[in-house]
Amino acid sequence: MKVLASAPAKIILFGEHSVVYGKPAIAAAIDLRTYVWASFNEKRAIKIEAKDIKVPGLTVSFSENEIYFESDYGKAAEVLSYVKQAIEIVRDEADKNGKGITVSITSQIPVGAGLGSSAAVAVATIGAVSKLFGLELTPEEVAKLGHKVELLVQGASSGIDPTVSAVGGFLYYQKGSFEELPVVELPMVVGYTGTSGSTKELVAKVRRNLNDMPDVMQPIIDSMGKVVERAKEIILANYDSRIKFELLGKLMNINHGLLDAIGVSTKGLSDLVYASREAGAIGAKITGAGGGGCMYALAPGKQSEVATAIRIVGGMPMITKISREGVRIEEVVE
Ligand SMILES: Nc1ncnc2c1ncn2[C@@H]1O[C@H](COP(=O)(O)OP(=O)(O)O)[C@@H](O)[C@H]1O
Ligand SMILES: C[C@@](O)(CCOP(=O)(O)O)CC(=O)O
Ligand SMILES: [Mg+2]
Repeated sequence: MKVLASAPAKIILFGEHSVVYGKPAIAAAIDLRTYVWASFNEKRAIKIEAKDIKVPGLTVSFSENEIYFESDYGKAAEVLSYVKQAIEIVRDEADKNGKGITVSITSQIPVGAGLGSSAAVAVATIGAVSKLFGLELTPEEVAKLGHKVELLVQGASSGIDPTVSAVGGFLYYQKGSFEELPVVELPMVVGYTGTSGSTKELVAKVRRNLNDMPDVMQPIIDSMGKVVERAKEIILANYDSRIKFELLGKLMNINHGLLDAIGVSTKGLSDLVYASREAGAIGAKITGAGGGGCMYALAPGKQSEVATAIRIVGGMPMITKISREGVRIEEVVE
């Protein structure tokens, strides 16, 4: 038997990093997905084929009649740790420790770009392997296991990414619980710097800054929480969309400044944020952990101008839509 499952990327609209400290955040699943095939193998081993992920330290060289692989195995194992933990957690859940599993991954999501590739690969793996074992998990149960995977690999995780990836749609999230928000059509442009940041390292950097200067840092985290509460009120209010976008854009700009203050912006991200605002975006901010990766802009009536501005300063614009669907079984081959 073979099972194919998929799970979406996400963008965090408001509240990344502060969500790790128990504040709320708002995020949406988007229409880029990771696909995972899972099957049993006879060798009682975990075999992972990650076809499109680049592992620094893995070098392949060719000579006339030989191919050499030079690998930093520690690094390769670290990169595959989300997938390995996801498989092990489901095997434990099914009480089938030691059963051989092969997974094969393809993904549309840029890695380390703040779009939740780690959560999507964990959630899709959990979806595929649990189906293989005949476990009927709800999206909420898949989300809880995905959160466990992120905690094991990263040391710290709010759980927002696996929850949005498993459940889909537009969510207000706090401390393991979520509310679905009405899906508002937001005229967004996502801008990718082309560089990446490691969530594990960025979350650790914020933690260090907080430990070093709690009197300065804690009020910033608290303000981020207030930004999210105001944003939720605006999303739910009966304003016309022009006023809604104006107010949300202001809050995005404040949230970006606060993220810069806690140390997760880069020159590349700032360039994309300011170029977007100058091209007419009402708001622009980092999305995800930062340190590289992506920002997004709110640009009603100006999406193509903002996309062009992002390209001019060296970024890659992406026009994305909110995806209502979270984890999904695509195919079962008996
Ligand atoms: N297609 C994939 N195959 C295997 N592992 C992946 C894949 N995509 C992402 N990952 C894992 O997720 C890590 C990146 O996660 P993270 O630092 O949280 O950034 P983000 O979630 O924003 O992309 C990668 O280093 C790798 O371990
Ligand atoms: C920084 C954080 O708030 C979001 C990280 O998202 P991503 O891995 O950069 O896509 C961490 C978390 O919520 O666990
Ligand atoms: Mg991640």
